[in-house]
Amino acid sequence: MLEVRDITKIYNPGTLTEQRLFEHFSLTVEEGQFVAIVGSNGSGKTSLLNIICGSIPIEGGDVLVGSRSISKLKDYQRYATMGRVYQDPAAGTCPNLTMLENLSLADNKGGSYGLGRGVNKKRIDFYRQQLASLGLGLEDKLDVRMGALSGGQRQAVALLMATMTPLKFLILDEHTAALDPKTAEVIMALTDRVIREKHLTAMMVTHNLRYAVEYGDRILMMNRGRVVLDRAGAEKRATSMDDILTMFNQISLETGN
Ligand SMILES: Nc1ncnc2c1ncn2[C@@H]1O[C@H](COP(=O)(O)OP(=O)(O)OP(=O)(O)O)[C@@H](O)[C@H]1O
Repeated sequence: MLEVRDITKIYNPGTLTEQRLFEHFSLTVEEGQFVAIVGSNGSGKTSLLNIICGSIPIEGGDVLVGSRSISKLKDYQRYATMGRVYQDPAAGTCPNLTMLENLSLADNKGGSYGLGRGVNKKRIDFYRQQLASLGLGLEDKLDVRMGALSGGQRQAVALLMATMTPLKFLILDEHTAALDPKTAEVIMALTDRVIREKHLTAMMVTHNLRYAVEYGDRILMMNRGRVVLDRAGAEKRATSMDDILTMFNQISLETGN
């Protein structure tokens, strides 16, 4: 179980631009749950992911996995169980390295082995097989520079890289937003498959309400640092795209967002 407990997050504290985003914010996510997070611009979705990943400081509260706090862990310790895919296909991958080198680096996440010792040749067959499973014909492009791939291809490889080592959590921050609609569909279906096959607990921020309804086991709608809608289980399954859209518009009208 992932728990965000009693979080306070203040941007620019003590200044004219101070913004108290989260005050006593709590959230628990069950193991294996795929949580889709929606909400208007500035509602705090990315900040929440950043807090979970420890990439921004908090003024109060804790993030726990099981009953163990992960707030004070070093990045390499936290990322041993966590993978993240960003909106920008360039993030999380090295454009000047080949796909083989990128995969090799991801494969050795948390280990002492680096590029300095060369690419682990024994793993090449494994990488080919993993790339083939994406169904994008990338298995024959191991020597191609990452930067030469299309946005969708890069995002597929970024997903593979983020989930290559044994993981518990997958964090997806608008990871289909920069892709054309058809490629976004492919990446979304691929993401769902990876999450289910690897039994990951996933948190996905998306502006695509249909993806939230179609793929999430649970939908959270955020507004101004609060969860204003939380649906899981049978209640979620009974929620249609129209329901979510109506609620989204209603909340936006009520709060002037
Ligand atoms: N580094 C920062 N410094 C100051 N304020 C910030 C910073 N990051 C975010 N904020 C503010 O916190 C609020 C929430 O931002 P956040 O990016 O978490 O929202 P979001 O829901 O992910 O938005 P979007 O959908 O536009 O990506 C916004 O008002 C934003 O201006």
